[in-house]
Amino acid sequence: MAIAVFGVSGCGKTTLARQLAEQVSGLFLDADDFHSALSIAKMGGGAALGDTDRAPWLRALDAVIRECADTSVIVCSALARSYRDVLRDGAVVAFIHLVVTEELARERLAGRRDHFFPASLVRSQFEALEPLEPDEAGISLDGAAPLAELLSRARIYLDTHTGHRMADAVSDPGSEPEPAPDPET
Ligand SMILES: Nc1ncnc2c1ncn2[C@@H]1O[C@H](COP(=O)(O)OP(=O)(O)OP(=O)(O)O)[C@@H](O)[C@H]1O
Ligand SMILES: O=C(O)[C@H](O)[C@@H](O)[C@H](O)[C@H](O)CO
Repeated sequence: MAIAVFGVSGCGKTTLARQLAEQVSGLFLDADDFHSALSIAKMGGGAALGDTDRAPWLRALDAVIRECADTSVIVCSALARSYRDVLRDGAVVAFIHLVVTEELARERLAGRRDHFFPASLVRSQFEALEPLEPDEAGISLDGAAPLAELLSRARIYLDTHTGHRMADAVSDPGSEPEPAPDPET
């Protein structure tokens, strides 16, 4: 069983997922570790991945999390609904979307060193992004908020929707995700 933190590059998903995994004593998994060398080289060279690049990657990721005996917290871009569907059919029971403006994503990536993903690809991430739909189990959080607040909101959501320590979590298709925060407010 897994929780996925998703969103565009620079939204802060790795930062939140690491802390969350620690707090719930879960296994931390980074989807970037499952990209092929070809995909990493493609992004590093300034070209965005497409559906064809991402399909085998999502299937591989799904296979790994299905095999995990423990609760895992995965960090994955999972930008499109169809990408999340692949993971949801397997072990992912809730998706946490960190919503940021393009400006903030760009700003954060510009300040980051030693990472293969260039800030020039931020636009393509927003072009591919599809926010959570009402029937998807999960929550949208304002990625500009401080980490402590994000952690607290994520924990409250997980505790109320997936059960204590997510031990007996089940997908709750009846619950609607909170609306994405308006970055202007
Ligand atoms: N809530 C936050 N407030 C302020 N800065 C943050 C927050 N979350 C992350 N950051 C900073 O933003 C940058 C990007 O964060 P992070 O690597 O977690 O994003 P990401 O979504 O995982 O990106 P990628 O998909 O490219 O790996 C880092 O320098 C991180 O320290
Ligand atoms: O679907 C994708 O385009 C990729 O997963 C990217 O999002 C990057 O790998 C990631 O953001 C860098 O960490």
